[in-house]
Amino acid sequence: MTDNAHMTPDPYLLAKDAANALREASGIERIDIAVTLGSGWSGAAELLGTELFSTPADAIPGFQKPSVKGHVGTLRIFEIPGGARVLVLGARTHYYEGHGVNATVHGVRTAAEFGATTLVLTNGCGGLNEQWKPGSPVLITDHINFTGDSPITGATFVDQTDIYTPRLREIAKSVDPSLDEGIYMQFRGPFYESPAEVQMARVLGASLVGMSTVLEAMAAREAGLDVLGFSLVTNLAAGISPTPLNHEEVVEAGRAAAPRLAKLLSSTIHAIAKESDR
Ligand SMILES: O=P(O)(O)O[C@@H]1C[C@H](O)[C@@H](CO)O1
Ligand SMILES: Nc1nc2[nH]cnc2c(=O)[nH]1
Repeated sequence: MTDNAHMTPDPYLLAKDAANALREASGIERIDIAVTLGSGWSGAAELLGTELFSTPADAIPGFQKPSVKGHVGTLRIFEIPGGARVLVLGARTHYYEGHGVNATVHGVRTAAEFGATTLVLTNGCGGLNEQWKPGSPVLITDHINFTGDSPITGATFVDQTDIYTPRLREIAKSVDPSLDEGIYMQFRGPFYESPAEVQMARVLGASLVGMSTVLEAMAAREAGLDVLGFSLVTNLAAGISPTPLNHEEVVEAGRAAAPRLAKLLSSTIHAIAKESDR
């Protein structure tokens, strides 16, 4: 007889538990859109609309306390103009924190179980395009998974064509026509890339290098969610930047860009909700 107490819980059942715990605690039956706030993006929540509910993330099954500066530790539900409900996942678990790939995508799976049909992912990352000064938001058009891991296992073959939904990217560009687009490459982290790895990323077609987002987008696609991804270029990537990298610079760039990012993200989420009302 195996001792189940030592078995790791099924991640899909844990997401169901988390969604049910959120329903219980909030009294809200379902949400429409989920958004993950990466470095620099936390200011958007306040502009979304009326906060209906907030809880420390680790009060909900499967969520950890965030351990990265620049990340808050709460799960919040807002009602936005038009009545749509938005779950703000303010407690990202990064792959490099060592809790495993399922913990990294738990928020996405929970949002899907809680009724979301759209996921908006945001992050702070390094830029390979010298025109993108620190503080520049960039729309993600596609990604490269350089983590060597996957949230999807078994004979479940998931297509990744248009994983960053073209319709949602059009809406974002209608909100801010000046938005550039880029391909985001997720490294395992917590190391920043060596200059040689940045050049490799460029050869492989990436223009953004980060430590999140890709595994989350893959889990979202497996769950059938539409996905929109925004990067904030917080620094020029190693070797392109004239100075060594550090997380304080990432957080500072996020703080400086926060007002513009908050407006962009909240307006885009409002526009997505409006478009799906039609
Ligand atoms: O959650 P994101 O991807 O915005 O966090 C960025 C990437 C690393 O976690 C950290 C490195 O500075 O900030
Ligand atoms: N991997 C990676 N993540 C980042 N997050 C913020 N800046 C960077 C960067 O240059 N590389």
